[in-house]
Amino acid sequence: MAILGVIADDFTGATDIAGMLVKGGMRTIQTIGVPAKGTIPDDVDAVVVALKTRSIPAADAVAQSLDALKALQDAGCVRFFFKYCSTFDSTDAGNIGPVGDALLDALKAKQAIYCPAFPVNGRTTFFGHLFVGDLLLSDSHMKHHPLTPMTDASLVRVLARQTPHKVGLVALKQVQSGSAVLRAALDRLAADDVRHVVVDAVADTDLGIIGEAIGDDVLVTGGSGVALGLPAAYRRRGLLAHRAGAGALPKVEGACAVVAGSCSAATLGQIATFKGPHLALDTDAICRGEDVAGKALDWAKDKLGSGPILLSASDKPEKVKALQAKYGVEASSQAIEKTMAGLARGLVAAGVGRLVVAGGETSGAVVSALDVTALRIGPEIDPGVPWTASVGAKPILLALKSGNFGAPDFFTKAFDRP
Ligand SMILES: Nc1ncnc2c1ncn2[C@@H]1O[C@H](COP(=O)(O)OP(=O)(O)OP(=O)(O)O)[C@@H](O)[C@H]1O
Ligand SMILES: O=C(O)[C@@H](O)C(=O)CO
Repeated sequence: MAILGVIADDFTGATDIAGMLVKGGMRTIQTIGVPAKGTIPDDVDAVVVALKTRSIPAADAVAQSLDALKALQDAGCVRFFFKYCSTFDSTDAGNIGPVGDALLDALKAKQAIYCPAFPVNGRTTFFGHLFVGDLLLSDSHMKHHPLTPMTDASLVRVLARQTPHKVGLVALKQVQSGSAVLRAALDRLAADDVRHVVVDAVADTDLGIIGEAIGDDVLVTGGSGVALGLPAAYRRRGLLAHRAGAGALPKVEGACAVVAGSCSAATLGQIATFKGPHLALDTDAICRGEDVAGKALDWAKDKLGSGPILLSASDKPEKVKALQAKYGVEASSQAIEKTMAGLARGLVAAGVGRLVVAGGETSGAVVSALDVTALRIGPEIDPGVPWTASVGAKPILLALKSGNFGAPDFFTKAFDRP
């Protein structure tokens, strides 16, 4: 029976935390949207509900998150986690504060921590300030994000603009003094009605300390990093058994392909590094409404079976801006997502059994087109990106890669793994 229920605000973020839980020995399933009653299998320790609530109006994000909470409670979960981006993607209108408040109210809990740190991927927090690599969040690429530009690195300030309740901080020195000191600091803040607490972390050892300190908290919020310490903390509390082979996936035959719709610097680097057959799609023709997917599938069919192939819409920022100026942001991204979804469907029909998808929105479109309702989580390819298997009669293996994650050779090495 599942003990931990995770509510994730996007698809690739959901697989990111699911992979972290599997690494900690928790058998984990990810559902695409809120699962219907009675659909969660008994042989899992964690359920991650993948929502798409990061950039929608706060009231809708709250409503969907509460629906997910109810489904997770019905599935037997006793601990809950609200997963958002390791770069704290949100605006002054939400959605991190409003969803955090709503979950605390629903769970009748007094306090939650906020910890987006994910050191292995360069996200650290110090005195409540979020760093991306060696840059403050507000100096990083995130200042230009089209939907959630992050122009303030102080998470205490950012969160305070999203909630009417008190926001506090536990700084690194107290974290590194150990879980008992950290717990005492959190309790002191709770006694002072500080409901939301940003907690610093710069290394995995800090995340282990945090996990132990919050092992009894009914709600935890953060990036996937802070989930690193939770399985051990739950085991120490007798909530979770020791397991071997938590990330076992079914063996899937079939050809290998990558579809990339992310235009992030990391994805552009991975495309440049890829050595196999590559088709760069004509995105202007896609926006003009031409059947680009059909032609691309004809190209792909000849090449399937002798190593991975790559089909990409991705382009450099100037080119993306130009296309958006010509056709509109919404219309161009929708047209491209629809094409990538059609491509993925066609590739699977043509015999692809292992598919890497780059980009969160792109992954959402692909997973819907493939009628996937749930994913079993398997071994990690690179930090934040595990292989997954679709649940159903004819499973396929999917790796949903967050735009910013993965080493330059990701698109090749992914297929060496499962
Ligand atoms: N050449 C292009 N020009 C304009 N838009 C594009 C182009 N290629 C892809 N897109 C669109 O850009 C968006 C990329 O978003 P997506 O979430 O897939 O990637 P990301 O933002 O890098 O990933 P993540 O959300 O995981 O960080 C999609 O809507 C996609 O259709
Ligand atoms: O936390 C992250 O950076 C990722 O899991 C993510 O949320 C990608 O959108």
